[in-house]
Amino acid sequence: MTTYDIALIGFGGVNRTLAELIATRGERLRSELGFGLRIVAITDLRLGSLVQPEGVDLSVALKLGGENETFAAHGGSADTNNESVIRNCTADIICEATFTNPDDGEPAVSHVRWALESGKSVCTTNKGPVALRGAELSALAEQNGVHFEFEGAVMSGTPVIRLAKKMFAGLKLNGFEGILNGTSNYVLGRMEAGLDFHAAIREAQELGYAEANPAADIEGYDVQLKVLILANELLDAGIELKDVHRQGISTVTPEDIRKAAREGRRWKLIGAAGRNPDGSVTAGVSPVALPLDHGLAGVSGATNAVSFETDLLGAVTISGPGAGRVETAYALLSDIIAMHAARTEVSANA
Ligand SMILES: NC(=O)C1=CN([C@@H]2O[C@H](COP(=O)(O)OP(=O)(O)OC[C@H]3O[C@@H](n4cnc5c(N)ncnc54)[C@H](O)[C@@H]3O)[C@@H](O)[C@H]2O)C=CC1
Ligand SMILES: N[C@@H](CC=O)C(=O)O
Repeated sequence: MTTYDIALIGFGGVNRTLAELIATRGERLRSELGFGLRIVAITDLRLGSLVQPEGVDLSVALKLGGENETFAAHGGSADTNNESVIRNCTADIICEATFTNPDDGEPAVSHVRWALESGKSVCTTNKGPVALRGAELSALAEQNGVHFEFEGAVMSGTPVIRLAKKMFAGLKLNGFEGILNGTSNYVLGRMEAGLDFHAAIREAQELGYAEANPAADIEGYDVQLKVLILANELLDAGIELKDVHRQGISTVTPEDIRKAAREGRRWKLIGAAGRNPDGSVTAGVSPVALPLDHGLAGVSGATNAVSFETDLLGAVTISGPGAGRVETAYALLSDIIAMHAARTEVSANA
């Protein structure tokens, strides 16, 4: 039976949860999916790096995280050594889950590039490399005969990108609109329930929904990246970040929320893209006070939903978790499952 060796780049909420899933469900995955997973390297800004080709002892690694604790005391190093670990470790697959940088995607773009150049497949939940360098990195993966998967970059573990690519084949997609950020949707809901804006953000942070800098959620940068990913991956829009107009929810006041409620409306942060008659695509993110009978008005908490406008089916809506450690770790697992399925198909056809 195949065992995939995995390196985790970033050992925060998402990759730690993936490690826990591998530790607790490894045997079940092996029997149900026909492959095993073994973690052979971990790097993290705070913990440093640990490379153990025979398999990292997860019972030790998962306990680390106290102040000043690093891998140096456990056979590793206090430095991340990302380039050397990524290029030289024995992993087949690199799971990249470091901070999303909405400006240029770095250093995650380099992490992905080093992995693909050294013949390793990559799965990532990091929106930066996918939104800002997706086409280039996908081409690099193809050149090197490896995979670049990123289902978790949009709507965490809820299948959207692969599902739409496979199941909408034969349909023409004319656009989409959706709630694509769990934190801002959670915050708007908590404010509607009377909670203070900053207290609501703190709750979203504690629940593992928010970005390292929650301004990315609140000011719409996160949705801007997700709209860019969906527009380029699914509408073949060929647009750049500057083409996606961005406005977040920081301008929505408690009075705006109360007024909307009196008028039978509810504020939502909406990301959307639509094809114009000349084939070009217009895209943006902004807060909108939706009427309560709108399909997206009832989407609450960290749940996300995206409604695709298709030529033959009309609107098709996908809804599910948009954030959360377990939900996003599952996205990485689903990427690995997709890579295994592709590999199995290739060997069956050989
Ligand atoms: N938490 C969620 O619900 C979702 C998160 N994502 C994305 O997944 C990624 C990870 O998210 P979380 O685990 O929640 O974040 P987190 O902040 O809990 O963990 C990120 C980890 O990466 C480490 N890190 C940062 N820069 C690094 C570097 N250069 N080298 C090595 N390690 C580095 C940090 O020390 C931290 O431990 C982010 O890009 C986020 O945008 C995507 C979908 C949902
Ligand atoms: N911070 C993001 C996490 C997923 O991308 C969100 O709240 O949606």
